[in-house]
Order: sequence, then C-alpha cells, then structure tokens
Amino acid sequence: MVRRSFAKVNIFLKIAGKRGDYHEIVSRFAIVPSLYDIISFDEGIFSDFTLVGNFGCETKKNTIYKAYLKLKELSSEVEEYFKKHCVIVDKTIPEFAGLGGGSSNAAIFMLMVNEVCSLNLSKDELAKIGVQIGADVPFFIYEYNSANVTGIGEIVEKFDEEPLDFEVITPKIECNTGKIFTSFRKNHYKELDNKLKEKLLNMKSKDILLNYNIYEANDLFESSLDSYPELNEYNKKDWFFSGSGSSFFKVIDE
Ligand SMILES: C[C@@](CO)(OP(=O)(O)O)[C@H](O)COP(=O)(O)OP(=O)(O)OC[C@H]1O[C@@H](n2ccc(N)nc2=O)[C@H](O)[C@@H]1O
Ligand SMILES: Nc1ncnc2c1ncn2[C@@H]1O[C@H](COP(=O)(O)OP(=O)(O)O)[C@@H](O)[C@H]1O
Repeated sequence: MVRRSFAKVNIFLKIAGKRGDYHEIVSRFAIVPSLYDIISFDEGIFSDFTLVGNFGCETKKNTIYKAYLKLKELSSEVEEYFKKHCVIVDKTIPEFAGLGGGSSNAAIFMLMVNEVCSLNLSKDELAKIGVQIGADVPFFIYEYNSANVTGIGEIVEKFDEEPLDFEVITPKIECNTGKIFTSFRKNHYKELDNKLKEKLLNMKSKDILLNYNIYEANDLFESSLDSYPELNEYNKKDWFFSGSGSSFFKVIDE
C-alpha cells in the first residue's frame, strides 16, 4: 500500500485564547498539493516495528511510531501486520518547517493501518487518537483540501473553495514552536475578536491573502521574529508565514 502525505500551510493563524499552557487557535489549513512525502508498507519479516526514512529523529520519537503504539493497543492485528511489513517514508517535506510534516505522516499512517488491518475506525475516532500525537494530526485525518481548524486543532470543518497550490520556501532556521508560543504569550498576547473571527472563517483563502498582511494573517510571525530575527530577510510582498515557521509561502496563480 502506498499513500501521499501532504504538507499544509496556515493561510491564517489567530490565537483565540488560553487552555492551560496551550493556546486555542482559529486557523485556515490548506494542503500543498505539490509538496508531499510518500509512505509505503513493504513486505518482509521483522522482529520489531521497522521505519525506514530520512528523519531528524530516532524511531522512538517519530510521530509514525507514536501512532503505531496507539493503534496496536486497539487490535493485535496491528502488531502482527508489522511483523510482516515495514514502513518506508520517502521524505520530502522539510522538518521544523511549520508545514505539519510529522503530523501529516502520523495521520496518513493511521488511515493506512485502519484499512490494511480492517480496524473500521471512523475519521472522528482516528482524529481523537491523532490529536494526542500532535495538534495538526486531525486536519490530515479528514483529508480536506481546505479547512477551518479551531480548539487546539481538534475541531476541523471543511472549507469549500477551489484547491490552491503554493510556492514554499523553508529557510534553514529551526523554529521551536514552544519558544514562539511562549514569546507570544509574554510579549504579544491578544485574543481574536469575534467579528474578525467570523469574517476570516468565511473568507476564501485567496481573498484573505489579498486583504491581510503577513503580521495580520499569522499572530505567531511577530513572536517568531523575537527569537529568529533572520526570518525577516524572507518577509517579502505576497509571502506569508506558515504555523510557527520557518516556512514562507505564496499562492501560485494559475
Ligand atoms: C503551530 C501549529 C499550527 O499549525 O503548528 P506548526 O505548523 O507550527 O507545527 C500547531 O498548532 C502546533 O501544534 P503541535 O505540533 O502539536 O505543537 P508542538 O510542537 O507539539 O508544541 C510545542 C509547544 O508549543 C506550545 N503550543 C503548541 C500548540 C498550541 N496550540 N499551543 C501551544 O501553546 C506548547 O507549549 C507546546 O508544548
Ligand atoms: N514523521 C516525521 N516527519 C517529520 N518530523 C518528525 C516526524 N516524526 C517526528 N518528527 C519530529 O518532529 C519535529 C518537526 O515536526 P514537523 O511536523 O516536521 O514540523 P512542523 O510541525 O514545524 O511542520 C522534529 O523534531 C522532527 O524530528
């Protein structure tokens, strides 16, 4: 079995409030159709869960492995299956990029296992498990091109619009998401007002990028500059900042 695991960008990302030491977000997520990893299950004999790919972390820390541990608790089929198959990931999505690479991999892996091991879990059930691995996992479980994502990332509502494609650049700057949220909370905290929230949630992504600048579109950009001022070198007209970075993106006009 082979599946594409797409990257995402945050068309806008606004902070709506605090939930413990986490932050509630209001965001539009959009898939990047031209940027994806390829995940495949290959046959063989394996004593342990085997994950092959060019990752920046050891298997135990990999989001795919974390998803495996969650699913194997649900059915002995899963452990059996991965004694006769390994997971191969052809990695293209840059890491630490604000592109959700790890979350996307975990979600697509879960959808694949749900199928090959006939777990018959619904997308809602998979999303409830996925959000424990990463806030962005639910978005990728639902497989929408575009969606409004709220809560911590667990509420995903399909947004109907023509699919967009994006040019993405990822400066070699490892943006630490926690550090950026901490700086936001300390130095830039403001909560999204309801009027603007409703407006953004109902606007097409293209219109949002035509009417708001990089700071207005992503509440985390200013706090990212606090820790990584070199990001400002990429702050150019028509370019926007994805998630907690370091990627910038621009709509590709057909
Ligand atoms: C910010 C977003 C937007 O899409 O992603 P990226 O695209 O940059 O990864 C996500 O909300 C990233 O969610 P997730 O991937 O789970 O964040 P993690 O790296 O696990 O979070 C690291 C730390 O960031 C802070 N954090 C994260 C998410 C959130 N909604 N509020 C937070 O305050 C927490 O302190 C957390 O411990
Ligand atoms: N399958 C995976 N793909 C990418 N990064 C992963 C994966 N599993 C764990 N990670 C780790 O997650 C962190 C970056 O996650 P990633 O989702 O690529 O970044 P971002 O959420 O900023 O787009 C890095 O520490 C990376 O080593």
